[in-house]
Amino acid sequence: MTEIRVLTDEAQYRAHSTLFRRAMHWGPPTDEQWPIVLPSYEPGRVLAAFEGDEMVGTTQSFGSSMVVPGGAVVPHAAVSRVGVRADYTRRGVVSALMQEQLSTLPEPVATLRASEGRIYGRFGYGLAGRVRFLRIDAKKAVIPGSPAGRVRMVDPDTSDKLLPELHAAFGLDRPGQISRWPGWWARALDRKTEAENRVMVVHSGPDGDDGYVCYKVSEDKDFKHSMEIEDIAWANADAWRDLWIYLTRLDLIDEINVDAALDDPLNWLFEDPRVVCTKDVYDQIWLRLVDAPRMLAARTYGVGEPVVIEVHDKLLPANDGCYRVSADGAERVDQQADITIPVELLGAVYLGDTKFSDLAAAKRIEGSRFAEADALFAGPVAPLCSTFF
Ligand SMILES: CC(=O)SCCNC(=O)CCNC(=O)[C@H](O)C(C)(C)COP(=O)(O)OP(=O)(O)OC[C@H]1O[C@@H](n2cnc3c(N)ncnc32)[C@H](O)[C@@H]1OP(=O)(O)O
Repeated sequence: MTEIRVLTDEAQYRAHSTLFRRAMHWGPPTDEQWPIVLPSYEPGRVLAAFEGDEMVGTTQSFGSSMVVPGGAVVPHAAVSRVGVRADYTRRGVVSALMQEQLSTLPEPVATLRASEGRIYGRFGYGLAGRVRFLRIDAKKAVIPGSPAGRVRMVDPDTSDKLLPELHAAFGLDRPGQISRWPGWWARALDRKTEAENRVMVVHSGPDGDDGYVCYKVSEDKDFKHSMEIEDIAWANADAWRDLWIYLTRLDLIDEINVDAALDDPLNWLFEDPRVVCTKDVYDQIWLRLVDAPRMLAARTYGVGEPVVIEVHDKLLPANDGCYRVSADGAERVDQQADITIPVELLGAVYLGDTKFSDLAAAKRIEGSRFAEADALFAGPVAPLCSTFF
C-alpha cells in the first residue's frame, strides 16, 4: 500500500534528492553540491511515496508567481523532481503522488518541464508553451549603430545580490514567465560546483541598471569558441539591443546559443537576419489548471463572439462544468456547451500557444465554434518561461 508523506527534515530531503537523481540515471548529490541543493527544499512542499519504511517515489514544488495573458500575475507552483525508484515503476506510485500534490497545492496553477511527453497528460498537464533554441553566427552578426547605454562586468559577490533584485524589478514580460524563489537563485548563482567561467554583465541606461546577461564560453579546438547564454533579462528595448551589441562584438566568439520565444524578434537586430538560426523547437511549459474557474477569470480575452466551454477533470472534479468565455471575461454558467475539452487541453490553449481549431482538427476535442474560441484565447505574444527548474 503506497503512502504519501510530507517530508520535514534534511536527511529526508537528501534521500529524496538521491532517489530522484537515481530515477534520472544521475549520481546522488555530492557533499559539495548538497549545500547548494538544500535551499531548494521548501518545507511543506516536498512529498514522497513510501512502501512501508522505504521511500519509493518523489515530487516537490516551489512557490512562485506566473504571468497570464493580459498581464495579471497569479500564484504558481513549479513542480519538479518527480521520480520513482526503478524497482517500483508502473505500480501507480507517481499517480498517487500526483493526486496528493494536486489536491493539496495552494496555488491555482502548476507548471513543470516534462522528461517525456507521454507522462503528464493523464494528470491534467497540457503542453502550453514551446521554446526555440537559437544559434547565432557571431562572426557575421552585425548590429548597426552605437549602444545607447553602458555595460559593466560584475563580480560574483555583486551579482549574488544584484541579479535577483534586477530580475524582480524588471517584471515578467510574457505569459508563462514565473518569478524566482531563493532556492532557484542559490543554484543559479552557485560558483563552487560548476560555474568558474560564468561571466555576468549588467547594462545601465539613463535611469540606472536595466538589463543583465550571464554567459559561459567554451573552446572546442583551434580557438573555436562557443557561448551559452544562461540568463538574460532587460527592462527596455535599449538595454536588450545594447546587451546584444556587447555579446556579438566580443572577440573570439564563433557562435552564441540562446533560448527564445517562438516570436522573439532577435533576428531583426542584425543587418543579416540569417545569422540567427533556429536549431530546434522544443516543448517547454506543461501547465495544469488546478483551480480552473479562478484561472479562466484571471486572464483577459481577445475580441470575438462568446463561447461556452465544458471542462472535464478526472483528478480535480471541482473544475468540471461549463464556462462562458467572452471578451469581458469568463464565468461558470449552466448553459449548453459549444466545445467539450479535457482539462489538460484547456491547459494547452490557456497561454495562447495552441489553438482550439488545431485540437479539433486532430480530433482531440469536440464541438463547434472553434474559430471564435481561437480569437478569444489568442494573445499578442507567444508564451515563454525563461526560468528553468
Ligand atoms: C517534472 C519532472 O520531474 S520530469 C521527470 C520525470 N521523471 C523521470 O522521467 C524519471 C524516470 N521515470 C520515473 O521515475 C517513472 O517511470 C515515472 C515518474 C515517469 C512514472 O512513475 P510510475 O510510478 O511508473 O507511474 P505510474 O505507475 O503511476 O503510471 C501511471 C500511468 O502512466 C503510464 N506511464 C508512466 N510513465 C510513463 C512513461 N514514461 N511513458 C509512458 N507512459 C507512462 C503508466 O503506464 C500508467 O498508465 P496506465 O494508468 O494506463 O496503466
